[in-house]
Amino acid sequence: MASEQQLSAIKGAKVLMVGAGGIGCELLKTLALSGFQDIHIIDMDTIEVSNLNRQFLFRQSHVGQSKAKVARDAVLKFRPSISIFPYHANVKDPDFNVDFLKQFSVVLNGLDNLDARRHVNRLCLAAGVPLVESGTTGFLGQVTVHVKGKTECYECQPKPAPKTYPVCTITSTPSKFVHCIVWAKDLLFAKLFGDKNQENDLNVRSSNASSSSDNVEDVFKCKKDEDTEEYGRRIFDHVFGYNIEVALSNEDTWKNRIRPRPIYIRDVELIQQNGTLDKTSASCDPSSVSAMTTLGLKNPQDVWSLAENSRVFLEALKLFFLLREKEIGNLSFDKDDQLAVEFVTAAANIRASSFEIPLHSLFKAKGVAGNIVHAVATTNAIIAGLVVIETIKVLQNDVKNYRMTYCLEHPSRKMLLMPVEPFEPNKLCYVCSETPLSLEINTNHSKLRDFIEKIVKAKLGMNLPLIMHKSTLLYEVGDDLEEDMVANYAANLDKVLAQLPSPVTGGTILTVEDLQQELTCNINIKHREEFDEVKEPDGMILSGWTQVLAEKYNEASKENGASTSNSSQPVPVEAEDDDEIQILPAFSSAVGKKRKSLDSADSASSDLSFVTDESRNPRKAKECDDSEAIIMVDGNEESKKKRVQ
Ligand SMILES: Nc1ncnc2c1ncn2[C@@H]1O[C@H](COP(=O)(O)OP(=O)(O)OP(=O)(O)O)[C@@H](O)[C@H]1O
Ligand SMILES: [Zn+2]
Repeated sequence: MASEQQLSAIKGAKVLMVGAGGIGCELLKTLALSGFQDIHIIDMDTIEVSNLNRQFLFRQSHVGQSKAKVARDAVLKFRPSISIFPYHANVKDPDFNVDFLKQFSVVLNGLDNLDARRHVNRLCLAAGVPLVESGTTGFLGQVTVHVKGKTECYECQPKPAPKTYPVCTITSTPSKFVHCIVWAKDLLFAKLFGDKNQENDLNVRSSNASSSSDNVEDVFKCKKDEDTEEYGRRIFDHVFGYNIEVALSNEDTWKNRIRPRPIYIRDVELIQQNGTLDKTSASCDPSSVSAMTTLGLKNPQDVWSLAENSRVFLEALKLFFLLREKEIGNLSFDKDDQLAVEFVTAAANIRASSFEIPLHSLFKAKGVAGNIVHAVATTNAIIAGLVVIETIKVLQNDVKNYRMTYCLEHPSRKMLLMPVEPFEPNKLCYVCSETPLSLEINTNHSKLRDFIEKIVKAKLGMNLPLIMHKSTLLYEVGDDLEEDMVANYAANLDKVLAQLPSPVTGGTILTVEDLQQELTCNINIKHREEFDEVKEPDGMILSGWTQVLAEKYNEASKENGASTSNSSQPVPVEAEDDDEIQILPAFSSAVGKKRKSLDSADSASSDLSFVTDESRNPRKAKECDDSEAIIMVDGNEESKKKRVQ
């Protein structure tokens, strides 16, 4: 029961919730039942069938409608007198600027990606509004409190980059099922059904035109008068047969590896289907088209044989061309798109079969492709409850009682919920402490465009960047720019740094600013001639605050006698981005002694290696491994030459 004081803080609060998904639904309900009366919700999504098992404010009839609006309506049914204002929008929209945020007492995040979280963190810092951040992954979860100047911000501890795979592993030498999934999803699916202009590492030459670069024929194009069945077989033979033969011709690659087996459609025993596509399926909703249904494959947990995978591959490809033709050219893989999942599962399994990698069921493949750690409704409920508890403390400015709380899968010291004291702000954080960063880059080779894409957007998470050297503006975006400025900036994008109107060379300090996030950052440029293409594929290295963290980590580990081995494992939190699982470092181990465990049963130890010990839980460790972010990085030139798929 809330005290009088708490009730008055609750009643006077104006709360912004970002995200009305798994955590968000629970949170909105708990806020309403706890007495909150003025709640705004931003969510950009519409409701999907797959949300219904845990996002209990939604019903089948709501599928396709705005999450924020339906969540509002559902809660108003049992708390009609409170005010809930929904926005069906992306929190990164310019409307949600710092001034917009200033009207709120506190912001509560129930998001599922790093990008949006970083953006909200910056808005909150600029607006001076406290942020309660939360995330769950399966049985694990955490709630953290971020108050400017009092506790660390969401970005005080750099998040490790998502797991990447060298392109050559994906295109030429896969050794794990996840490599086959990445190939099927990011290369083959993208090539066949996505934007044709996108760069793609799949070789586009046909066998007939293999040696003549002038006569490159796009084998992935459906020829005039070619029926989809024929087309599918041709693609099959090209990617699983011909390309593997070409790969095999490079003997060096296979000296220490198992040689893959080319698979042609004629080698696969295909059971003829009778009338796979009838009129009923042709007239049904394209989004519910399924190769499994037309082929009579019922159980998504079954591991299909090579022949079954081949049938699903051909059938799914055919269904895309016959029933979803309009979408072709614009599709990107979506784990909620049944036909896409079927296609990717089948393609990954056929490739796995070539490389003697164990095959997997559609259920498992979907998990790997969509980086799914299956959500647990109870974890979301617990975390939402903890968010409300921290929110009430924030509203009362009860700083000394703020806690960041981890929800564990297995009791540690008889506890499933681990509250720990929050950190102070990291003085070296470029987001909340404005510490300058350093960038090693070849200023004679790297273009401004690369710098913006790889550093300013990808690493610094800026949305609408402005780049300045001394008093010269080198780049900015905005609707109100003069035409000649737009042309100047466009021209600058293709110039190497040293040839910009105000040349950027070793020793230059560049100022990078995001006007929406109200964040400014200075970057010391260090010219470097060469980069290792495998280890440093971006051709530029950003350092400063990340390095400091690594040093701190080592120091703290030594002081605590903590091992840096797997025994002190990170806490996996929220599935970041639709395509990424981020594994955060154990906050505790990064700063060792500073953060105290509040576990009364055993408070002697300040080493928080208890947080998660994955070695005790092989199933979970494996799930996380399978769900690693799947992003490719370019390999070296040598491997590029050998690339054949
Ligand atoms: N930039 C953003 N702006 C607004 N809402 C966002 C943004 N990014 C993510 N969200 C919302 O955050 C919510 C996160 O909820 P949750 O983690 O349960 O994901 P989900 O998409 O509902 O479910 P799942 O990914 O498991 O299918 C989603 O409803 C999503 O729309
Ligand atoms: Zn910070």
